[in-house]
Amino acid sequence: MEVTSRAPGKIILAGEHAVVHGSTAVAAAIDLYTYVTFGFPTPSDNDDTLKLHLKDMDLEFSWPIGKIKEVLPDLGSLEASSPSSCSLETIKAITALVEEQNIPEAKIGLSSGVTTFLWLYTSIHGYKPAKTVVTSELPLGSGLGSSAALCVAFSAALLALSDSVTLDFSHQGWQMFGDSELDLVNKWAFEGEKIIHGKPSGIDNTVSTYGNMIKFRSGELTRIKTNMPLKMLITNTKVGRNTKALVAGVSERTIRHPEAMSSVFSAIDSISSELASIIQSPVTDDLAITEKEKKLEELMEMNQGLLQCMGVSHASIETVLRSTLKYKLSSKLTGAGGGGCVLTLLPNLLSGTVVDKVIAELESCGFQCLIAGIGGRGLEISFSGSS
Ligand SMILES: Nc1ncnc2c1ncn2[C@@H]1O[C@H](COP(=O)(O)OP(=O)(O)OP(=O)(O)O)[C@@H](O)[C@H]1O
Ligand SMILES: C[C@@](O)(CCO)CC(=O)[O-]
Ligand SMILES: [Mg+2]
Repeated sequence: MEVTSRAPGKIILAGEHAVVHGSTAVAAAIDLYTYVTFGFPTPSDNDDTLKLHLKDMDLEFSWPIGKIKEVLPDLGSLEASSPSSCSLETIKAITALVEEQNIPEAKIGLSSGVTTFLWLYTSIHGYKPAKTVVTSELPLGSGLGSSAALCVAFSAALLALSDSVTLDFSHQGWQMFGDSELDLVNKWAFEGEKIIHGKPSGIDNTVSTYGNMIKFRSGELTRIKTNMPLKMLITNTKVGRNTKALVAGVSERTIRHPEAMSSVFSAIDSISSELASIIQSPVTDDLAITEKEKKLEELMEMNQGLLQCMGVSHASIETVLRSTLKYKLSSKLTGAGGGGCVLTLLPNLLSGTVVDKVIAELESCGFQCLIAGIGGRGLEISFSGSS
């Protein structure tokens, strides 16, 4: 039997970075997914290796189980039902296993994802041969939560074939985990995110696990029910960046200027809370929607200004802001910034012609635009093959 999990990416409407320092942030799942297919070989396959295939990247890895046992002797006894953190020593040992696989220099950024896989796999299943295949609709390292979607999809697929969860294997098609299983997946995914991000707030894995739209503060989520149509243009500047380095940069700035940064974080907390209450308050007519959109646009602009203040904007992001402003549209970076993706609010009454013009202008700068469905499904799994 094989299991496939799919976990969505996300956009952050307000509060990225500040959320790492205890402020409120608002995030929504998007309908672009990372898929993980996982299964054990049958005895007749005579296979004693752990395999990982990153299909879109055209990379296949294989480790003899004996080697994993030798390098990571302490991981076989961990409990899948109680997630634990990966120690620095273990990360070092796993890094050696990953380095042996000689990932090409141009794809070396993937090694933290591979390290995370080895950690989650051995922590949940110990030393068993298995095969895992990953595909993704998300651009990697662009602010749309590819690392969290990967960690959630890995954790879910691995847990689905463990003794720690009870599932209906005969169910056809996609099914959801129950609440306690979702909590377990989310905890393991957070441990995985720590390996990729250093110091994540947990917002990305949480919104990928539970889906919809959430308000998040100090590890606590509140579900948000949208009461207005919300359409966002996502522009990928295609400028590569790394969330771990950007988060560390903001922390260093905070150490240098604690009081000023604390005011920035507190302003962002207010922006996120106001944005969440606007989205949730009932609307009666188009005029009310337009008024709300104006407020949201202003809040997005204010949030962008404060992100610039934290040092996480980028020339490419500023180009998107200028281009969209020509059409009186407001934008902000989403995710960790430093390049990556920018959100532009598309008001309800905006004509299709204007949207086409903005997209044409942004794409003529070499950027890539997409309009994703927001606030949709979280993690789901599907079983195939006989047991
Ligand atoms: N499909 C995947 N296959 C392998 N590794 C992946 C995959 N998706 C994400 N990763 C890992 O996650 C890293 C990107 O994570 P990073 O946190 O920097 O960006 P992001 O999650 O896309 O953006 P943000 O954190 O701002 O939302 C990649 O370099 C890689 O190590
Ligand atoms: C930059 C950040 O706030 C969001 C990345 O999507 C990091 C985090 O919260 O873990
Ligand atoms: Mg990430």
